[in-house]
Amino acid sequence: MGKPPNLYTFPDTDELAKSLRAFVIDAQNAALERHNKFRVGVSGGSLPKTLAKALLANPSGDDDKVNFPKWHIFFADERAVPLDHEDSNYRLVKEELLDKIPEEMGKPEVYPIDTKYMDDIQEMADQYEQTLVKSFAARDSVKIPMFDLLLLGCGPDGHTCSLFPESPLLRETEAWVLPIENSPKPPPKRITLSLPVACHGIKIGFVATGAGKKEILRKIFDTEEGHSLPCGLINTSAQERVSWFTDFAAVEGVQFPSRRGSL
Ligand SMILES: O=C(O)[C@H](O)[C@@H](O)[C@H](O)[C@H](O)COP(=O)(O)O
Repeated sequence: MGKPPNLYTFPDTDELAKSLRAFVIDAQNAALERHNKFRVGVSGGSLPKTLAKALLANPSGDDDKVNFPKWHIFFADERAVPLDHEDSNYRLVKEELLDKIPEEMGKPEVYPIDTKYMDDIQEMADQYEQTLVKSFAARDSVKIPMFDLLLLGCGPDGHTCSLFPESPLLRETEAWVLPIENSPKPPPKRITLSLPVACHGIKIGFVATGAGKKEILRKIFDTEEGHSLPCGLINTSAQERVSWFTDFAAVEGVQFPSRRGSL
């Protein structure tokens, strides 16, 4: 038995962002040492904004530097819409983070979906999988890609990426990227990393803030039923490789032990 996931909680998103930064930079530095690049998967929702708050702050020393030119940013899930559409996760990450990176920090490499496949979501997912294959070496030598870091959100129903509770997609064991035609959360057409890829991240950070998350966090952390929700499945599978960054409002009433204030 490994150790359980880490549940961190902070008074507000400013404090949360400071610790999220430390977590991301640790993952970055470890990845740079391992293979001189940092492969990150990010979700949409509220995450990009909090991430920008974390990453665009001034470094406190040499060990605290964000090395954007070494970053390779992939999408943990994406909506099948044009890249400038208001529902696009790419657009969200671009507006919240990429466009705000000062020139002197350098730019990350970013891997958006290929919108030419808008009418064929299966093809879009396959093409995105090929994008991963290219970055993670040939498919036959890498069974499941290991992101250096996955930064995910948690929906009010316990979904993460675009893996929704009780979806047959949760049973996928082979594919890395999956198509969704009828997402319960709009827009309906999306692609998402599969559960095995989501569970395989070397580090996995969830960010969940606000009172709107307390019911679902209680369920995920404190009930048997919560273990079968997508976020719970990642907790169970990846254990201490998972860290949750929450605010006090989101963990109100959660019994599972949380660490307050710092990593
Ligand atoms: O594109 C999406 O729909 C997201 O990737 C989704 O998985 C999101 O992360 C959660 O719904 C949490 O969103 P919030 O952080 O906004 O609650």
